Amino acid sequence: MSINPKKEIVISLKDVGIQYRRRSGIFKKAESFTALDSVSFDIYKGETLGILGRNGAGKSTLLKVIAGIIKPDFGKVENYGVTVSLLALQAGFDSELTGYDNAVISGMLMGFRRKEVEDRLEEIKKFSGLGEFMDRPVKTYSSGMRSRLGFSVAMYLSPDVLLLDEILSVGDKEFREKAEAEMLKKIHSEQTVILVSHSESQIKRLCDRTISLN
Ligand SMILES: Nc1ncnc2c1ncn2[C@@H]1O[C@H](COP(=O)(O)OP(=O)(O)OP(=O)(O)O)[C@@H](O)[C@H]1O
Repeated sequence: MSINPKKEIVISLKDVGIQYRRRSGIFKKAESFTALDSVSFDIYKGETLGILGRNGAGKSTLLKVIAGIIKPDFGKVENYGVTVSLLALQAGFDSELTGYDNAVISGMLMGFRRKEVEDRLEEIKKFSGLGEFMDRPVKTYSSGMRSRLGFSVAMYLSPDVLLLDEILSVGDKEFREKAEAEMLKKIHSEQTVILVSHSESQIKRLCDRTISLN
């Protein structure tokens, strides 16, 4: 683990670049495509940072780099000893397993002990509003239900840095309002949150600081 140069910085990105290999057809040669180009910024403990950018600007890629899921091709990401977890709609759950089992696995992947996760399962069930669906495989869930499960797990089993990829833009209005209210509580706590959203107004409402990717 590196020594933290300034106490409040938890993660630091320096000139981070990501290139994907892409093919425009099966007989075409793969070409490299720059998804992120020389991105530098620091993430501070306890802040709620919003990331804005048009479609394809590299927002999801940026979150994956911060989470350590993909390694930068250029530059570096320094993590000063914090746990990070990425919550995205497409990722994370095993669709054959139940909501309960997925909640337990997600929590354990974040570093919680099984008992700690189990102690919070009732709260997760209650907040998600999934009721009996918690006993059913996630493949039977709608995308809104998946997001409710993901959001509820993340709220009750928080890592040091929580990355949310468009998670507040799906689901029904009632749940979105409840989720936003819960987010506001996190904003006033020690939790560090990074939020990607297409909605500029949502970012302005919830975040202390915004970074735009172009
Ligand atoms: N695994 C991959 N292989 C090749 N290209 C990719 C891969 N993942 C993303 N890309 C491309 O990289 C660019 C950035 O993608 P990314 O998903 O990070 O953007 P985004 O800002 O999150 O987009 P959106 O707002 O549409 O979700 C896009 O042009 C995308 O097509």
